[in-house]
Amino acid sequence: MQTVRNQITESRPSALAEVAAQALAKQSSRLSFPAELEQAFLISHDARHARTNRMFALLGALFILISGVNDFWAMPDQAWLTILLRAGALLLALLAVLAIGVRTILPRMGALYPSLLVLFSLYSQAALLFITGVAAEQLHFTYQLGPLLLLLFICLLTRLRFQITLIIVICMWYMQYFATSLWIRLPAEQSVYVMAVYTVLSIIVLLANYRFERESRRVFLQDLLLVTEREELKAARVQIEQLSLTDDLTGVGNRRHFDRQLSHEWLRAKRSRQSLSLLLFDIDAFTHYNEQYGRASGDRCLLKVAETIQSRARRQSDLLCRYSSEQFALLTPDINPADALLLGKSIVDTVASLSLPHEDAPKHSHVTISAGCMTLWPHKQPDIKDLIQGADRNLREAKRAGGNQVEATSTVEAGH
Ligand SMILES: Nc1nc2c(ncn2[C@@H]2O[C@H](COP(=O)(O)OP(=O)(O)OP(=O)(O)O)[C@@H](O)[C@H]2O)c(=O)[nH]1
Repeated sequence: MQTVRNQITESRPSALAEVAAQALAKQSSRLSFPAELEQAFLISHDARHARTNRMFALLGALFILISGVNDFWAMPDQAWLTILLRAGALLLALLAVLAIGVRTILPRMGALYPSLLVLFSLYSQAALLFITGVAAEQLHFTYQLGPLLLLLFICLLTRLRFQITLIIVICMWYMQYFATSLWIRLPAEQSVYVMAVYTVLSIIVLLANYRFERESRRVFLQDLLLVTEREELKAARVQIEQLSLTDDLTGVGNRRHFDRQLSHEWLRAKRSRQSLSLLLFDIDAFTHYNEQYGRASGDRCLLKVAETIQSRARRQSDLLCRYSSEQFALLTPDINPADALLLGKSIVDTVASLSLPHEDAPKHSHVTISAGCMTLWPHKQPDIKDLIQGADRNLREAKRAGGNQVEATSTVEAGH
């Protein structure tokens, strides 16, 4: 049974959006949100930057490998060893690229990609420092550029989260420090110079990475609120539309809904060459009822009658609407005239059996209703008005015959 009210969905503002609004208002300098929001942010952040991270990781590894051409000139004896070391970086980058590529089908493997990028950075740093140590002394300066470029590249181009970047930068700084003091034999003042440059650059990339993540979090919150607002607006529009089709008193469809559905069902029945029945119900001597029991009781009586009709019209395709202030219309497709009449009778009898007191009723001392039923086959019938006029005529006939009964006709009986 279609009713309008039960289609209305309760729309509550998303709890996540509320937390997002609070976080946005706070403008905290901390790079964390409450747990549920943080989870959503991490997923969206990783997904957003996965493509660029994949591309830059691969480009970086290729650069490390290709720049190994130097090694043949700087350390011909160990060139193949160093190329092998450089190829290790490419392998780790490829693993990270693979993890990013399969993250939608294998989420567990996909979740490994930030760790693989960390591994790639630390391994590449170790390899580059080792190669710098074995390089000919006059080439130290050129080789020192490698770790610096790696630092810039991993912290600024690939958008790893600040927490991860911090770990990478600290580890890389220590590796640089130990390699500079123990492995790469540089004059003392050059070591200080190298470490000073490395430290300044580390601080710069950390600050930049921090700002990137803060901005990324702000954009995430704004997007989330925008999406939620859009969804709420959509839900409100649907709710308003549905309320505009509902009768306030009884909760069934109103006349507007009936008119829309009638033409819709008419065309559908026409297409599928099925019948369409309309039953019109009216409370007998309702004016007297109102006069004797008051309008509020009259309203309760209308509600009871609507509930009773609805409880008898159980098919999914049945549609009950308040047709006019004191009449109800039941539209029921694909039912034969005899069954439509039986349905009307069972509704009329059920209302009578409620024994709602109506002492001023001309015939009975309880509330009764009358019904007019019309069944048509729209593919044989040119005019939709015949359905309404037929049901209305039969309703008046039932009233004339004393009420508490159903009068029904169909095109078959009418000789069409
Ligand atoms: N309580 C109440 N009464 C209503 C409402 N809408 C219409 N009515 C009353 O319904 C009565 C009209 O009912 P009708 O069915 O036309 O007339 P009737 O008195 O029932 O006469 P018959 O139909 O011939 O039996 C009027 O008294 C209206 O005031 C409503 O929303 N609430």
